[in-house]
Amino acid sequence: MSDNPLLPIREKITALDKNLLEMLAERQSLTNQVAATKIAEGIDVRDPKREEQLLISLIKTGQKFGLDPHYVTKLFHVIIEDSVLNQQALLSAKANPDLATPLNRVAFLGSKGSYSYLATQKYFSRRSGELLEIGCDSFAEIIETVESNQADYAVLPIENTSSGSINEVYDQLQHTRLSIVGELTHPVQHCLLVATDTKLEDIRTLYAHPQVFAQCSHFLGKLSDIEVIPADSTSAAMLKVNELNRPDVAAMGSEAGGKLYGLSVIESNLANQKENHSRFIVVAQNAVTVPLQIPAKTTLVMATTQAPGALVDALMVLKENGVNMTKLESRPINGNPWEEMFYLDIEGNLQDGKMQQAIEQLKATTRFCKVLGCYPSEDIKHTAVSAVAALTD
Ligand SMILES: C=C(O[C@@H]1C=C(C(=O)O)C=C[C@H]1O)C(=O)O
Repeated sequence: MSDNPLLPIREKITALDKNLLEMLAERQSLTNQVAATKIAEGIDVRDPKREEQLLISLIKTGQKFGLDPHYVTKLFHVIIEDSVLNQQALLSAKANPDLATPLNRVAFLGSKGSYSYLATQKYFSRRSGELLEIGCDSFAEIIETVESNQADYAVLPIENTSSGSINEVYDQLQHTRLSIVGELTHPVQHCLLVATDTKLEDIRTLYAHPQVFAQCSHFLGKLSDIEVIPADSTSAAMLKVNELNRPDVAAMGSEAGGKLYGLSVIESNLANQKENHSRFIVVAQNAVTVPLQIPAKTTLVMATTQAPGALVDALMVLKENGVNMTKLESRPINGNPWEEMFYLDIEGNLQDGKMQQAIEQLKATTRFCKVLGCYPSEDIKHTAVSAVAALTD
């Protein structure tokens, strides 16, 4: 049994991988030192010039070692993204010292294994303090749990690249007094998960959250003779399949989530869009201050008058103040048929004079306008290296 010829080589690989991790940890501690200097000197966290120079030099060195430039670029995009997000978290923590608590109580949809659970884990991994997970059955229950102070934060999915905006969450934001304090984007890779040895042809019942059905409509359209049953969350669907333990039932959810319920994957990549991502918002009782050195997003909700061109007038305010809107969403106003609430995501910091002026003018132009939150933007755009093409030629 010890004559596995791969063993000695694998031992060397394992040792090298451990070294890589040690070096990454050392890099992280250096970039944290950079963050401390940036705090002291008021320097912006992101430095695209430095990133570009670094990437070019790494690509050239990589080529000498026989490493593909695309591989090196992809690898360092991940490393730099992590470094930027860590630095942003450090600057945010410094600007909001009241938030440092030993325990973060977080409400989210479903339980262990749901996409919201995975997003919650990811977001709070950069924050200090332990995480207390509070799984809920609906978006209304999540909001209520934070409003009644049984949780400090809620993590809510707000939009998805395949199915668009999550209307139920927008509707909850219309009435809440909670503030948006953060955001994150998480890849969502739907799989078909089963509890026993089976195949696609034998499945007769599929359990999933309605959002998942919407995101996988092309795949579902190709199936016949299958009943789809909506579940409150992805984790509820996985639990159901685990309990039934039959070859004719399956759940739709992530591979990582399925593992927690002993489920295995028989089909993967089920979403309509190859790049399927969900954006989540984090909400809390109190607003946060976003340091000017990190990119910020501000979300507003407003209702215009019924006059012709009222929405255009409101949007002109943003244009005149040089403020960039990244998203506009409209939702009906409950009880006022044919009237709309508009939700706007704006690139900008509430502490910035130009933003303050734009919001004052919006308040004067619209029937109702409220800031739902100003928060660090975790939408990290990778630095493109124009030299990659030249280097690969
Ligand atoms: C670490 C720094 O902060 C950011 C992250 C970088 C990195 O991880 O290499 C490079 C430039 C900055 O966008 C830095 O400014 O040196």
